[in-house]
Amino acid sequence: MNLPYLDPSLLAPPTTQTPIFHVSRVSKTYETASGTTLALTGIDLDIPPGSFVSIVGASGCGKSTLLKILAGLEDATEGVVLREGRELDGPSRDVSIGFQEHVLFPWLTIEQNVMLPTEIYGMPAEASRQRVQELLRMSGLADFARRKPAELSGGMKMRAALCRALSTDPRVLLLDEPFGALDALTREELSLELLRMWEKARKTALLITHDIDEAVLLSDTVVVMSPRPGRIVEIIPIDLPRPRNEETAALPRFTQLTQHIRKLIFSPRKEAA
Ligand SMILES: Nc1ncnc2c1ncn2[C@@H]1O[C@H](COP(=O)(O)OP(=O)(O)OP(=O)(O)O)[C@@H](O)[C@H]1O
Repeated sequence: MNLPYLDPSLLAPPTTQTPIFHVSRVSKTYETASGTTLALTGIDLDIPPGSFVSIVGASGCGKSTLLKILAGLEDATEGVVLREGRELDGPSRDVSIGFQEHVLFPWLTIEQNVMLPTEIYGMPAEASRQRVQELLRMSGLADFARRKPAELSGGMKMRAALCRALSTDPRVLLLDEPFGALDALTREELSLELLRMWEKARKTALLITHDIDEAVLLSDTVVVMSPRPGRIVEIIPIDLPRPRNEETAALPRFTQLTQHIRKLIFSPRKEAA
């Protein structure tokens, strides 16, 4: 029987203090023909509105699984996941996802690709077009709006994919290794660009990355995970001043934080930051 008075959304009405995501004792088990995988266990995490959170950890520690659960694309096997105080009920226009494989449709122009989510969600066309123009302008793609993806560099395609993720004006941006396929220079350039875009827009952002420096430079909080089964080793507040830029990486505190995270990943035990 469905008892509405037990609905967690009624126990936690949304307020400005309500986390964008509240994750409590979440575990995820995959059952496949080849066996059972405990991908996540005992995950507790609160993501405050407007914050930038990165998740780092060795391959297979369940980072993508956690992101898919937050996106409403996978169900947790156990535990509670609330978005702004309400139980998740699938994907939402308020939560955009950007993947490493940015999958721009090759037969559409950059502008059409970026507009697509606004059309899928039936958003007003003129306001969406203006927003898309502004996003393309902000990311230096205005002159390429009518080009096809094949005519753009890898970095430009990634920018277009970021614009597309922002086109519905989501409250949350989930990014799964968005710069993974790019060369080191483009990657650094784009992560600084993402930092500038985020500092302007202040969307809640959750980034999965293998790059510890990138995680520390961008984030308010870095979540370090360990594999088999995936669990959180430590949640590290990044107490570096904002706004941040290339020079932030030269601060002694930056090195201290990145070294601490490296130690946690390569020998996952408590280290004092
Ligand atoms: N759809 C699925 N079916 C079965 N097992 C899965 C599925 N998705 C993930 N897994 C398993 O769950 C575990 C966590 O995978 P996940 O992709 O979340 O890790 P990850 O930390 O994102 O890895 P990577 O950094 O390599 O992308 C792995 O052991 C993986 O094999």
